[in-house]
Amino acid sequence: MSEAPDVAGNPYAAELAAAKKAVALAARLCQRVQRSMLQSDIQSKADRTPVTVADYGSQVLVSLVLKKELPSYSFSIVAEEDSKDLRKDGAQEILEHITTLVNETIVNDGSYNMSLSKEDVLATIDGGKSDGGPSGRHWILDPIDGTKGFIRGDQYAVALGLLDEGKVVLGVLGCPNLPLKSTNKQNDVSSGDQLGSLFFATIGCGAKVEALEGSEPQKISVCSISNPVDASFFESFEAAHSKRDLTSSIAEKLGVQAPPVRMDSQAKYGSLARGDGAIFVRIPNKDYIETVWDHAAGSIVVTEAGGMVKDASGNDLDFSKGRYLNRDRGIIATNKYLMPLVLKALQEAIKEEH
Ligand SMILES: Nc1ncnc2c1ncn2[C@@H]1O[C@H](COP(=O)(O)O)[C@@H](OP(=O)(O)O)[C@H]1O
Ligand SMILES: [Mg+2]
Ligand SMILES: [Mg+2]
Ligand SMILES: [Mg+2]
Repeated sequence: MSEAPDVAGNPYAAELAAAKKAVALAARLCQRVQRSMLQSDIQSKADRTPVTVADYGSQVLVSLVLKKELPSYSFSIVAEEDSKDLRKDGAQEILEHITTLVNETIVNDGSYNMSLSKEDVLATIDGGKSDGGPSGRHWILDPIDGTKGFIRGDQYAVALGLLDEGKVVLGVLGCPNLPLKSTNKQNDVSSGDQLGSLFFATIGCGAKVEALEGSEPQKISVCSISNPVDASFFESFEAAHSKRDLTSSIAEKLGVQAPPVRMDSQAKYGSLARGDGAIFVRIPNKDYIETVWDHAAGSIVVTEAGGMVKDASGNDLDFSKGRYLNRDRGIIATNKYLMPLVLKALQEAIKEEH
């Protein structure tokens, strides 16, 4: 099934339809694994196994769907996971589990008549080894972003972007645990309590959201707050991922009153893009280098919703340097009114850091 372009003249309409289908299918596998993890109470004594199963399964499904839907493409994908651990002694059972999950998800969906062997699964995972870079087209995939949130039963995202000649031109964010209903009344597209939001954007065509299970897409935009006193902050749920003392120092400098909203994954970018909150700040430890798949999809959803995403120097994020994001430490996403103020506060906070 291929969708008609939803925006007249969208040069990436075919890629967008394929990417949405890929993310939605992968999200279904993740939902199934997350539900069974919770039921059997693996959550409290989790080793990495069930997470790894869903991460790998999602990566396989996204790659498969993209290849099936865009057969004439020269296929390149920069994806987080590789098969090294699955090829080790003792990993047979996990590999078997992933293969079963992938095949069952394909059968339940009914779009494709195929069945993968364990070797196919390994080879498909390793297809994600591309280095991306400044020329040609490369998909960028985080099969589960917010793995820790996923284990906890909280937020996570399947995040897929497309890089074309060094620029992110398309992004799809599947957020299975994020309500479709926005907390911002102006952007409220749903009256019910439906769970699961699919955000998507292509360059120059705006950002939209629809139900993960499918619904009429709705255009979204970032909030128009210009006074930081009225703004709210998003930050990582995991304290180790972003320095909270710096975020609170920035909030204080700006006079932000509301406590920070802590959320895992690029669901933060999606929420910000529809105006659920005004500012997302991420300042990892000094020695941490960001990867492209943690920001590609989320950043284009925000910029196409009228927002801005910058590094600590006020530069755009550069996704053309390979698997890592070549950037000054710190990422800010917010609207055009607040960006200069947040940038200044962040630079001051980093200077004062000891
Ligand atoms: N010490 C650290 N500092 C900053 N980011 C980290 C980190 N350890 C892991 N991460 C990244 O933070 C991502 C989750 O982002 P968030 O903090 O917004 O939930 C993880 O994505 P994965 O879950 O895909 O591995 C991982 O890439
Ligand atoms: Mg990630
Ligand atoms: Mg991940
Ligand atoms: Mg990871």
